[in-house]
Amino acid sequence: MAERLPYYEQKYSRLRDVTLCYLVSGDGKKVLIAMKKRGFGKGKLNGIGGKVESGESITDALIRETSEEIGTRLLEFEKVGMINFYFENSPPDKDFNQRVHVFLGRKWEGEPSESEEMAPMWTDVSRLPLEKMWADDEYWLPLVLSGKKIVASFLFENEEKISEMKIEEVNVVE
Ligand SMILES: Nc1[nH]c(=O)nc2c1ncn2[C@H]1C[C@H](O)[C@@H](COP(=O)(O)OP(=O)(O)OP(=O)(O)O)O1
Repeated sequence: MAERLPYYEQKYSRLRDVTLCYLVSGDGKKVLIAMKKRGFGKGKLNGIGGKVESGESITDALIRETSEEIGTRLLEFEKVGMINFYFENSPPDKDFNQRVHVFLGRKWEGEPSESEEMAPMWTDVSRLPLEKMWADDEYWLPLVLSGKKIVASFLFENEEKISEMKIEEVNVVE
C-alpha cells in the first residue's frame, strides 16, 4: 500500500497547535483522564487541553486550558510528546488536522473538578481504559507514562480508524 503520510506532512506543513496534558500522581501510578463533554472528540476519555489562541505561547495555552477545563493551576510540567494528526476525510469546512503538544503535569494547585467541557477521573496507569480513548493513544500514551518522550504522526481514515502511523522515541521534545 502506498504511503500517504508523507503527502499529508508536506501538504499540511503548518498545523494548528493544540495542547494535551495528563496530570500524574507523585508515585507515578495514577493518571488523570477526563470525559470530553462537547466538541471535537466528544464522548472520548482524554487528557486536558485545547487550541492555542493567537498571541499565546504553547505553555500559556497549557496552563489556561488546565485551569478552564478542570479548575487546577498547573505549577510543574514536562513536555513529553509532539504528535501530528492528519485526517483523510475532514469535511471541507472543518480542519481537524492538528499538532498536539503533550505534557505530563507533575504539580498543581487545587483539586481537579468537573467543568462544562470535561469530567475528570483518576485512573491506574496500568489499567488505562484505552477502548474509550482515541485510537492512537494505545500506541504512545503508555510510552510517555513510562518515562519516554516521543515525536509521532498519525493519519486517520476517519475519527475511529488509523490508516498510517510513525512513532519515534527522542531525548528531548522541541
Ligand atoms: N487523536 C487524538 N488523540 C488524543 O489523545 N488527543 C487528541 C487527539 N486529537 C485531538 N486530541 C486532543 C487535543 C486537545 O486536547 C483536544 C482537542 O481540543 P479542542 O479542539 O476541543 O480545543 P478547545 O478545548 O480549544 O475547543 P473549543 O473550546 O470547543 O473550541 O483533543
